[in-house]
Amino acid sequence: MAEASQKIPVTVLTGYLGAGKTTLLNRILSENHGKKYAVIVNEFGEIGIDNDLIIGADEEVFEMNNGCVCCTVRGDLVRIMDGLMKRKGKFDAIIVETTGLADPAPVAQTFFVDEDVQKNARLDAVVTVADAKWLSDRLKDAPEAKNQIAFADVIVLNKTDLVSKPELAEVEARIRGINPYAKLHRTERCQVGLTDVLERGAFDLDRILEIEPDFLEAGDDHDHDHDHHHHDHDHHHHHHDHGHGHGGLKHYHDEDMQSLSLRSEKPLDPTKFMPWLQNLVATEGQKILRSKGILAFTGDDDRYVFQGVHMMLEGDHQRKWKDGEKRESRVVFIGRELPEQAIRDGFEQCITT
Ligand SMILES: Nc1nc2c(ncn2[C@@H]2O[C@H](COP(=O)(O)OP(=O)(O)OP(=O)(O)O)[C@@H](O)[C@H]2O)c(=O)[nH]1
Repeated sequence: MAEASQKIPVTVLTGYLGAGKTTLLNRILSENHGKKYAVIVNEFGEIGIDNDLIIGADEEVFEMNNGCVCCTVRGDLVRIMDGLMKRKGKFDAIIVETTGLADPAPVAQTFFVDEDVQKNARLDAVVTVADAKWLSDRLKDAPEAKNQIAFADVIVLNKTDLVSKPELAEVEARIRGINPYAKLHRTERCQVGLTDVLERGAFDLDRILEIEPDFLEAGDDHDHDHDHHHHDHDHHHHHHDHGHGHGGLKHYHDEDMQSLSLRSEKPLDPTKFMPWLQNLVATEGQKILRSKGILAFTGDDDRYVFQGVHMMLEGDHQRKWKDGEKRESRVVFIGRELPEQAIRDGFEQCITT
């Protein structure tokens, strides 16, 4: 929709303590991109430390202050966004850095929930910076680190200089076990193209279509293939196959976090699908961290896209289906203890017969 593209894109930047969020932000702000970004920094109980670290004269930094995540984040963010929107036209994009915030959900949800914010801004992508050296440990002992990976549309796997190639492949496989959909970039000092992290558009929804279906279905039996896979590692250092899925990676299934993808080549019935989806996230939203989809509805020439964070959903017609484009619906859920069979059955019921 034309309207959607006029909304200011918002990037939510997350990642565990010390992973490199500030480093990435500084890169973004100091690069000669000719754009003007507003940066919103979340500071929990700290006073302005991160602010001092962020360079770039052209950018304006707004701080959100203190308090309990659920109650204050939205209020603070809505207030800041309101202020920003009064100066609409002065910014090309907004970046929210969630320093010290374990869970990006309340930040992301603000863009679905608050009507005024929604009118003017759209969540562009959740970008998670991961520490190649420490992530594997944090995945074991810090549920929030795992959540941040699960939420991500783009993962910047940083500090590659601190690990060996096999260690890097290992941590990448762990990440893929949690979130096979995110676009992943391996970096040192967050050296990543800005267009790779900013203005990704529609939560990188199209990427759902790129995923090789058997990636998800691949069972543990892939694990015996270690040796074969290890020969492939060099692939990953050409940096040409980023985002192309799993070539050369070991398969892990994270015990705690699962992802589920559904697809249909037959159109969906919107009068069935939307109520089903709303009911699903209303009842299972605690477990469902992220959901997103591209939908082909019966008798509808437009692609419909939706995205969700826990029980909050946002959806809209995106654009016309192109001539010759396969009108396929794809939906993805990432979460804990997903009621897989019930979700599959429910989805089937929404297919127009
Ligand atoms: N060796 C190495 N160090 C890095 C790399 N990227 C960042 N660092 C260092 O890691 C430390 C933490 O980086 P920050 O960018 O401050 O990380 P952060 O995620 O913003 O940290 P918090 O705001 O405390 O959560 C800094 O000392 C960086 O210089 C990297 O690729 N390799």
